[in-house]
Amino acid sequence: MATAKIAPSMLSSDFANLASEAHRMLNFGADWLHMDIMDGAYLDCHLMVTNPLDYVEPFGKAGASGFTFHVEVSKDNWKELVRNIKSKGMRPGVALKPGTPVEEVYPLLEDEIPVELVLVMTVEPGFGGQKFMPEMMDKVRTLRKKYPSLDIEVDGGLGPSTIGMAATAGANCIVAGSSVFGAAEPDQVISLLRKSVDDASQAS
Ligand SMILES: O=C(CO)[C@@H](O)[C@H](O)COP(=O)(O)O
Ligand SMILES: [Fe+2]
Repeated sequence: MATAKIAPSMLSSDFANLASEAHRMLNFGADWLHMDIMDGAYLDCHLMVTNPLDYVEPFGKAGASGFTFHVEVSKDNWKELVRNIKSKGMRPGVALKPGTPVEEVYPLLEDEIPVELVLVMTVEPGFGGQKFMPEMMDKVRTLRKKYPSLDIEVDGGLGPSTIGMAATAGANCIVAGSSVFGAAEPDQVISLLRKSVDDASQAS
C-alpha cells in the first residue's frame, strides 16, 4: 500500500531562515521537505527547469533524496535522466502540468527502470498560494487504478479544504506550502493531511 507522505513546500517558508524553517517543519511531523527549483532563480526536489539533466549531479551532491523532473521537457531523454538520477542515489519522479494528458507518463512507469513517483500538478507551475484544480483528480484516479502501490504526489493548493478530494482520488504524497506555513499551528495541519490520506487508503 502507498503510505502517506506530507511534504511542506519550502517555497512558502522564510528564505532568510531556511535551516530553522526546515527543522520546524520536521519537528511538526513532516516526512519530506518539498524544494521547488525554477530556471533563473535558485530557490524531494521539484525541478521546473528546461534541462533537468544539468541538475542531476549537483542535486545528488547536495544530498537530495528525490529528484522530480517535468515530462514536458524530457520527451527525448527521460531514460537517460532516470538512470542518472538513480545512479546518484536519488528517487526519480516525473511531474506533469495541468494541460498534459496522464498517458504521457505511462512509458516512464513501464520501463525496466521506472520512475518511482508521479507528481500531478494541481495548479500551473510557478508560485505558491494558487487555487487547487479539482479537475486534476481524474488523473490521480486513473493512475491509482492502474498502479495501486505507486507514490502519487499532488502539488498546488492543498490544505484542509482540498485534501479530501486528493486523498479519496488516491494521492498519498501531499505537498502543501501556504496552508502549512500560513497556519497558526502547522503541526495540526500536517496531522490532518496525513489522517485524510490514511483514512482514504483504509477505506479503499
Ligand atoms: O510547485 C509548486 C508551485 O509551482 C508548489 O510546490 C507550490 O509551492 C505549492 O504551494 P501551495 O499551493 O501549497 O501554497
Ligand atoms: Fe512543487
